[in-house]
Amino acid sequence: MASSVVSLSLTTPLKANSFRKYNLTPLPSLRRISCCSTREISLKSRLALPATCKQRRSVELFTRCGVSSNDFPAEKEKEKEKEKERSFGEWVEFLGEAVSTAFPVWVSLGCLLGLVKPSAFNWVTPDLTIIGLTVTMLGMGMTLTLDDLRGALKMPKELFAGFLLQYSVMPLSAYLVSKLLNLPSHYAAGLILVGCCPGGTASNIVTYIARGNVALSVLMTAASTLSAVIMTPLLTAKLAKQYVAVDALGLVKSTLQVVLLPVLAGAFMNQYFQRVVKFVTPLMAPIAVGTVAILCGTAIGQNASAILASGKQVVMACVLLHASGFLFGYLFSRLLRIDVASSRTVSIEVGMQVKTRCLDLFWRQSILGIRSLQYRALFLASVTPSSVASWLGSGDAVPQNSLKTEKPMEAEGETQWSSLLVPSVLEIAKENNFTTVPPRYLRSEQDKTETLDDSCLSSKLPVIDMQRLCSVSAMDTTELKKLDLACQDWGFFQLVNHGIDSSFLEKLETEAQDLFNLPMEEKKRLWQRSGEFEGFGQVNIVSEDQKLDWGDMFILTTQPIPSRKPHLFSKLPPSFRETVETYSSQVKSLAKILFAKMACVLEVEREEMEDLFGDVWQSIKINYYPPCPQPDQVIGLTPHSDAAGLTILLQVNQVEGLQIKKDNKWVVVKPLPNALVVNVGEILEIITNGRYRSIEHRVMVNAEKERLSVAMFHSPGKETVIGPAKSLVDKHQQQCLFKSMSTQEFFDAFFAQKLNGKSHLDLMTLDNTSS
Ligand SMILES: O=C(O)CCC(=O)C(=O)O
Ligand SMILES: [Fe+2]
Repeated sequence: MASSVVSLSLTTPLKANSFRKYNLTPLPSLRRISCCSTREISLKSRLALPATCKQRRSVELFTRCGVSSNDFPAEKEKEKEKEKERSFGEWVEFLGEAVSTAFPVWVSLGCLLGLVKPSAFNWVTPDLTIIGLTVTMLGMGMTLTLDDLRGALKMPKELFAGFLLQYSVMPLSAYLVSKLLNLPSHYAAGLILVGCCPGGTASNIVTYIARGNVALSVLMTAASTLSAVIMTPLLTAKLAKQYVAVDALGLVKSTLQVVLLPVLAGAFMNQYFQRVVKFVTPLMAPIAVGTVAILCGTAIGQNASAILASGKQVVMACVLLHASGFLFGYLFSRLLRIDVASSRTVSIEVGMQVKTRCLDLFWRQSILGIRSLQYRALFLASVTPSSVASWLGSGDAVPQNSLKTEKPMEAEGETQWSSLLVPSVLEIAKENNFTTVPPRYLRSEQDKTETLDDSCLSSKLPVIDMQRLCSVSAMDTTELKKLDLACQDWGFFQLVNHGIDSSFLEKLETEAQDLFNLPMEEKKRLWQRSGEFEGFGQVNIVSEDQKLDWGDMFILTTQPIPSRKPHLFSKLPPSFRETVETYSSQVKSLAKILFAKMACVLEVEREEMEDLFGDVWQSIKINYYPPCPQPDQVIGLTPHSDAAGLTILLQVNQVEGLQIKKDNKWVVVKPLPNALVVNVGEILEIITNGRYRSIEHRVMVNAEKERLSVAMFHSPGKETVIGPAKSLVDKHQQQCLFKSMSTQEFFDAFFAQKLNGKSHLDLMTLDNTSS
């Protein structure tokens, strides 16, 4: 074929190698021409092409050597006919073109939606993400042949330039931007960390969409990712003075899984199964565009609050970093006399960092106790500019979150209940030679005062026998009265003979322990999502300066069943999930009996109590307090009172730690074998108009032994209005001490403040002097 200048009509991106292969010279600007150009292909030029090229999916070529279809009237007629009967396949192709041409629009919409309505992406599971990326990479592979990949391997100058620029332009840009903007050291460290990460899947997709050299991009990603094992720690240590370990095996595995294998499979299919390829190709570009837009939206959605909170400075830093990567990646490549398509590829590869990897590193940082919020903010912001600067698309953050098949009833309140991300105490405690506690966990003397352990009072904590309570007759109401007094005087009691099998409790204990001992990789799948409080994580951490508790927690909504988070439940170890199911229903029954008994002794109408707690909202919170070398310098759980109606707590391995405030002294709740600790929460205090008291309590930690507890909180449904029980106030002609509001409003107010003593309930108190 003559090496005449041709313009190319592509339905999927084409690479410089293809041109070489067919001895064609690409025009500088490889704009995709709409599929109607297929009709313009002159017979002459078609016939002039090698057979493989003609068969090659929809990569169609037409010459502009002074001959066009217009020069053949008969053909023109035929083309007109054809236009009338555009086949289904052509329509698909046409729509695919339209969708992918508007790529920047879709990505921007995805980002915007993620920012304003993060829940719109709740359905995006990690599995779906992997599928989306794999299909996309497979589609890209289908635009290549094995020869193309071989060809790209024969471009050492481009590959080497990509590698060099990747690890020079971005880290240096990050360093200079942080100096230019005078970023605080933690922001600067985060920015440099982002700058030292390798390119990733997203850069391949964007190269594909931006009509760069996909084969080169894939090989560059592979090269930079594999070398990240050395380069990322080296550069971060040099520039940020912080050494960041890199999971070498994980990097190799994910590069193979999501990049190399699908691309090789696609190229293989293109070489040997052209019919199939031809059939599916028109769908691949829109799938790629959709995947990128959805992943951008998801990444931004998961972290919308952090992005909004992270401030202009961080966003500006990231915009500058990426812009510099794209610009200098392109300029230096051109200076090295690399062709336009390959320079564009290098620019994309350099400017786009792999967000999954940044996230991984970020996790590691947070585990090591480095101020993690800033990394998070930086990670997030690093996604933003690349998507908002639309022509290039965005990062490939694999979301930690996933499927939510039912509308969560807590959708509105959750954002306010969410917490800043903090390190896992267990991971800190696991570190070798761990002897001193990070400063953020050290409490002031004031925090630790009144530590009087009054063992005399401790032994007086009421013990209620459930069997006796249930068998009260009109004649013998001793246990009922004991319950009433316990709730009034102590707000706490131990419950024995509750009917839950001791061997089942042992199973729960072991499995709860196993849950916390899962490898970090597994635990990450169960971590809190931004804007939510369920999963591993913390609640009520509202500032970076706030002191932290020496404990980890895992929270799940267990009842009503439709409000469970399927993405968390489905990922629980199966046996533990079953145990939680059983325990949840057993404890729910106990709670309902206790509510009924309380109604009876309080003379609250049974129906009123039923209305309040009939559709009980139950959640499980597993607390894990690792041993601490300085136990008297830390607090396992800050003094607080529970917001719920009733808490039923299992002190797992009989290790002491729970203390309650009685007469201004901290009293230890000594674990009794097979007993459950029950305490009145603030909602019950409100409902009983202050007769039952929600008592402040806290947890201290042990030097040698870890401690675990499983708390089950029981509250009315979120829409239920809570306030002093009408039948109670009417009967005793009492004044209402508390306002009425929905449970949702109550919790919103509760989480709006720090978990701090009882100050919250004061907000709910009515000022009766003025009424
Ligand atoms: O760990 C404990 O014993 C108490 C836990 C607790 O008070 C809570 O989770 O609210
Ligand atoms: Fe509590």
